[in-house]
Amino acid sequence: MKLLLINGAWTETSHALANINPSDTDDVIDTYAQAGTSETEAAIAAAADAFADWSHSPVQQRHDVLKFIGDELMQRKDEIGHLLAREEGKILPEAIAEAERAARIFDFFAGEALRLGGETLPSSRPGVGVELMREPVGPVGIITPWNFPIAIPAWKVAPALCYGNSVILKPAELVPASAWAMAEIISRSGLPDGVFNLVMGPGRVVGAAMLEAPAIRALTFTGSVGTGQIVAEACLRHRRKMQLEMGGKNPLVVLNDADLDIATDAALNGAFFSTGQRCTASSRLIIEEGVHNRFVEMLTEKTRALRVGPALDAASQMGPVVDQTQLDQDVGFIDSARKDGANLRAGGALVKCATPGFYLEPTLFTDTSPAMRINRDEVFGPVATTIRARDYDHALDLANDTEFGLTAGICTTSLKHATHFKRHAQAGMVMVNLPTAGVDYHVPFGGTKGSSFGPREQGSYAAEFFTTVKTAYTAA
Ligand SMILES: NC(=O)C1=CN([C@@H]2O[C@H](COP(=O)(O)OP(=O)(O)OC[C@H]3O[C@@H](n4cnc5c(N)ncnc54)[C@H](OP(=O)(O)O)[C@@H]3O)[C@@H](O)[C@H]2O)C=CC1
Ligand SMILES: O=C(O)CCC(=O)C(=O)O
Repeated sequence: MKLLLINGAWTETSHALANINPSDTDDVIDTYAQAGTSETEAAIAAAADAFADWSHSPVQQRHDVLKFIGDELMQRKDEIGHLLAREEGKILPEAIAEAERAARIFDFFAGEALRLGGETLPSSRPGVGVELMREPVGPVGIITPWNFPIAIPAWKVAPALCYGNSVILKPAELVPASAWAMAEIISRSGLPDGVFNLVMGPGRVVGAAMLEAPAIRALTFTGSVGTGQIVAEACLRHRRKMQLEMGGKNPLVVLNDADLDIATDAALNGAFFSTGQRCTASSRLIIEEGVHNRFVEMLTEKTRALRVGPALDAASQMGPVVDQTQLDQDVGFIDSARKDGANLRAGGALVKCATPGFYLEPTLFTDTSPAMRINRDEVFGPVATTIRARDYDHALDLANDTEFGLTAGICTTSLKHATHFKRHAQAGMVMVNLPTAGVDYHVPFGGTKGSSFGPREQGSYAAEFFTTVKTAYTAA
């Protein structure tokens, strides 16, 4: 059994949960101790105690800790990637790339620790100096989803520690293994006891206890819109800083002048890689009339050729869905699209593999209308639709016709349309001739409208959330 990490001690509980491989439900990866309210409160108390010293720790110490974690993650990326593929179901190359991404994130923030700075400004009054300093916000609660079991914990934990905060991490119930592996490395990194705490357990218990703890002064969350709303309301009650990353309904626009090899590759990657379980996935393919039929033919062929299979099988190009609940949700969306009159061009059925798992064909619907449920709500599975656009202006309107605003893509050879789209797409991240998913680790990440709330994640912009600005006036 793998244990919780509270105040530097590996802590047992009376209850453990089995971690099941979605590629082979007979494969139990390990069991993981489940925290209750009292363990969660102990972790929060430890983080609160440890904050005072860590918030004033030398930047060299922070750098060295983060560098240690990044270096070991990099050395062990194949092994940790293997574990990640086993617990989440993304194919091995994607999983190893995710472990590597986590390593690079720690490495990036090791450097950021040494670049911490402030500003001096002239005062409006004679004989006065003004300084701006960035201070840590306090103990930070981190609640993460199952679709990026190590990258998302890494991109929240690394900046939190870099800027002098203590941490309570609650990973998703479905994927404790990768977060535990990361926590085990952190426990040997030289970080003082209590600065980082890992509490595994159900969101409705552990997450809820975190939301109601006044000691947590900032909370960063990635997950569903519904849970995001619960988190937001609790943070408001406690006047706590919050950062929410929620869903997407990301459009990929393809114009008549696009290179269709590039466009269909971008659509295939954005819609189906990682089994479509990315908040940045392209779920609405908005195709200008002149290339619509050719685009659909080419994408249908590529979609049907994708090999679905176990995450660890080298022949697999798309792994299983994460669990039965998510599979039921995906199948429910496929049924609703059929009922609404969408044309099923590829996929739509479950796949039988040699091992029992949650396998679903990559699924493409064409001739859909913007009002259909399949074009309104986030599916979070390997399902995409095409929508016809009369011209660029119509395509832009369709792209923006959503409550979400995480990513938006366009495939075109027109500089004019690419430039216009970058300025007018209502999204936090815009891609030209690239998939809407698969982002860099060192630049800001986040959306507009219903997708995100609060300051951006990642890169140097992470400082906005993980620090508070203090203004100091000194009489000369
Ligand atoms: N934007 C994104 O990146 C993601 C979006 N989703 C969307 O959400 C849907 C459902 O996925 P799901 O995993 O259930 O997402 P949730 O929003 O339920 O889970 C995200 C995290 O929040 C925790 N949590 C759940 N309930 C509470 C609560 N009441 N208080 C505090 N924390 C809580 C979860 O814990 P626990 O796992 O223990 O329940 C998990 O760690 C997906 O189908 C998809 O549409 C899902 C994952 C990522
Ligand atoms: O597309 C990516 O690289 C990141 C996606 C992501 O963060 C998410 O799905 O939660």
